[in-house]
Amino acid sequence: MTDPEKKTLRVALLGCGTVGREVVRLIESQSDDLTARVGAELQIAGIAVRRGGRDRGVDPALLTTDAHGLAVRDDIDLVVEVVGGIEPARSWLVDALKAGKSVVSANKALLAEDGATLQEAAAAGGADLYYEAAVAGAIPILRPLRESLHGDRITRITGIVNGTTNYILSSMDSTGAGFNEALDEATELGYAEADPTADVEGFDAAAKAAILASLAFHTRVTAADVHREGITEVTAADVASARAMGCTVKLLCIAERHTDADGGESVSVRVHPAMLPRTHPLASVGDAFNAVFVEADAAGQLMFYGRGAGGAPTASAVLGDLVAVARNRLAGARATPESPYADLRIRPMAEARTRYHISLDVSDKAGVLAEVAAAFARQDVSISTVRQEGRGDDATLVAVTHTATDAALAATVEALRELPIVRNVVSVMRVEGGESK
Ligand SMILES: NC(=O)C1=CN([C@@H]2O[C@H](COP(=O)(O)OP(=O)(O)OC[C@H]3O[C@@H](n4cnc5c(N)ncnc54)[C@H](O)[C@@H]3O)[C@@H](O)[C@H]2O)C=CC1
Ligand SMILES: N[C@@H](CC=O)C(=O)O
Ligand code: NA
Repeated sequence: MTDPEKKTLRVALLGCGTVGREVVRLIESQSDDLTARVGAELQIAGIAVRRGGRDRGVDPALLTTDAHGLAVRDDIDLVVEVVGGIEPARSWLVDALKAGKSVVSANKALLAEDGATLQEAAAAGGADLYYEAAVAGAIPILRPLRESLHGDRITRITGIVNGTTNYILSSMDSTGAGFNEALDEATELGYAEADPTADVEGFDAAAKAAILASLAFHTRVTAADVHREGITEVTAADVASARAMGCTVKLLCIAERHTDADGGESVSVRVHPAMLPRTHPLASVGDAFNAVFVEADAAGQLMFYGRGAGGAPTASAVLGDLVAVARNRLAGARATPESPYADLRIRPMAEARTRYHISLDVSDKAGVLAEVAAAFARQDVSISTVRQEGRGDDATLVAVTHTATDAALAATVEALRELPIVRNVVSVMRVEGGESK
């Protein structure tokens, strides 16, 4: 355990990729300032890598391929994990926490899948577990939820929390870039996950949504509780159609608190692409930037904005946490543990209330509009606007609904697919913002 007289805290760094390298750079380049802020020197005592032999611009004497051995070593006070994935990261961190080492992690996949196990290990070892970098990179959002907003009642969080997909959608919108070209650029810039499927299929955003909802609503939400759809099916036509309606397409995470019919409370958490009016505060969030829009009873609306991906921005959040856990360690203190006391029911997606934008390729016959309108009416879904694009056999009918349950909207789309006059359901996308639920 830490010697109270010791003026050096020894840090084990697990992982030396995009984020890890920047963590090393910041610790080394700001060494004097960090020492002054913490009250002790932060010294990197070892760096775990998957394979040795490569020049990473760090002292080769610090490198080891035994991450577990390093994380639990007696001389280590603090562990920074920037490797990612569930195992073996979970085993390393559980053992390090149980051994009393405070942990800073950027690993949203692990925290969303099994944060509870890490929290239990932290409690058992009397150690801290901080993970500000795991959600929205450099943006301070977890600490505000855990501390600043603890006296308020949060009702809804709407966020753009994945930099890679925001980069892709923004490029498709502004320059007309293709999906694959934009994804390659995002990967080159260090935004994408090791397997970018996690980004484009929405897994990364879903993990972040689970973490945000857990903290905001004082309950336990895991990645499996989040309804998830990615952006791989968003087409240039969807983006153009959104533009024609004064909207833009964003991958949104939406976490809401609901009052149920029996007076109890529940939460819904979803991640999916959606059309958003260009006047909405999140619509102007471009490039790889992230933003999280928080609505709370007393505070009203709050917006957190900044760089959500990339080595240096993410390392900034890691360093902030490292300073915090180092100070706690010197003070012999521990952050107040999270308490998921509310234990709220998770609402299924079918009960969520949304609007839909539906684009139909229809036969050019009299009465088409009436048949389409009847299909909506049968499910009790009311149409807000309908317009025709093109003429004759090339005609496309575009309908935007009022708010209805997702189940009713999905049933409407199924019914439309069955209609002989509908040749093809060209696109279906939710519309968010601009209409009360
Ligand atoms: N890149 C970004 O913008 C952000 C990344 N994160 C998270 O930070 C973590 C790291 O991300 P990146 O640095 O981008 O990934 P990366 O893929 O660039 O780096 C991960 C490093 O871990 C190493 N590694 C893998 N298995 C290992 C093992 N068994 N022992 C030791 N090292 C091992 C890899 O060789 C690689 O160098 C992930 O959890 C990621 O989700 C969080 C926020 C933003
Ligand atoms: N791959 C992630 C990195 C940060 O969390 C993203 O694109 O946002
Ligand atoms: Na953050």
